[in-house]
Amino acid sequence: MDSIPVLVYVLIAVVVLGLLGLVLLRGPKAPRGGYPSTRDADDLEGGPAEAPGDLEPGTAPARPADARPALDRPESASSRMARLRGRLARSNNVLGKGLLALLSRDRIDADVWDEIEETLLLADLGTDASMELVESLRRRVTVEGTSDPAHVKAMLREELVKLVDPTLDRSLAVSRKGPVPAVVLVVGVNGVGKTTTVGKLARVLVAEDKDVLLGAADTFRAAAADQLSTWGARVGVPTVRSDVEGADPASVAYDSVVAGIEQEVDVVMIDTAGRLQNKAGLMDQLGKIKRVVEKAAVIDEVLLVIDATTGQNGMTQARVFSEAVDVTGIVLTKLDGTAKGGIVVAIQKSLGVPVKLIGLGEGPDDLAPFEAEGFVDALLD
Ligand SMILES: Nc1nc2c(ncn2[C@@H]2O[C@H](COP(=O)(O)OP(=O)(O)OP(=O)(O)O)[C@@H](O)[C@H]2O)c(=O)[nH]1
Repeated sequence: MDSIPVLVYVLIAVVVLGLLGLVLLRGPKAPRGGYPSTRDADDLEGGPAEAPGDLEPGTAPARPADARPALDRPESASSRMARLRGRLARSNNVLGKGLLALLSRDRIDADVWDEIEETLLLADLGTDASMELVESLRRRVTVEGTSDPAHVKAMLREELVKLVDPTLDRSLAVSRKGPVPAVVLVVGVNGVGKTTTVGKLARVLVAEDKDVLLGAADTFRAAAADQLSTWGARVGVPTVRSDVEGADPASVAYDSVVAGIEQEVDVVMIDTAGRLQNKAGLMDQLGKIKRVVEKAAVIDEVLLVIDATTGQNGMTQARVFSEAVDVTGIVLTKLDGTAKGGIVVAIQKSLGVPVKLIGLGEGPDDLAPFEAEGFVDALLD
């Protein structure tokens, strides 16, 4: 009779030992979805045969070591600033040159001031800022009574810098908070350059030695996820994406943040789709992404991407987005293709949010941190 409970104990012990053995033999738990645990070029050299790239649950990519593409070495922020300043000057210094020519006339009468205001409006500076600038310049020209070109240029520079506002905090919130990565959400209407910006910004962060993970929550356009993972793969940054076209962007965004936490990356950057017909739809979608993501981590930065060539349209979009979600920074793209750099001032004034980055071309490193004085100097070059 007594032998029955003993048999039960022996059976339980065998099952427990068996399970323990299984766990030990499998080694450490694989990251959720088979995400690779390496990113850096250095890691890859001697590391496991996994290459970063598209990450779908259960599909750890296995590629022979010699077939791994060489990683790009992205340009540092300081070097890109110096290179891109020339490009900014080429497209936008007509504004500065025009103003300097007008201000250097022997006699600056009411007609000249009207012309100055018109020049500012044509550069998309906006009505309020244009009037403000004309007012302060007029006052200074009267008081200081000078037509010396160097003095006029210095005055104009000071007034423009004041308008662009060097006191705004333009830093990006891209530092880990304990065990949780910084989360950056990138929003904007379609075609403004969101995906490109996420790709370029990943390179800026990699150049700063940060571990980055991308989330392809633009599920509207299948090619967007391909485009994003191509950007990421070039610098060894993994991308979380869904295979299903039109999948729920909020769930891809959530998976990305969870993967970022598990892989202990510094920054998770989420690309979103901007194709929504109305404000209610936009609010619903962005609101849902925010709610769902914030179950895993706080969103530190919401970057609104605006195409600088779209003028008033861009301003209207900016307002709609800022009502749908708390925008923390503006990325102004395509400043290389327009002489309307004044939109920097107009957008900041209208939204009360700083321009943090500017896009100055289609090249991978053609994105630079925005800096008020450098921007004005490029206008006046
Ligand atoms: N000249 C120039 N072109 C840019 C810049 N930024 C992006 N582009 C181009 O703009 C086009 C659209 O960029 P995408 O990144 O696909 O735009 P998107 O907002 O993600 O578009 P959807 O995915 O359709 O919503 C591409 O051809 C980019 O190369 C820039 O700063 N300058």
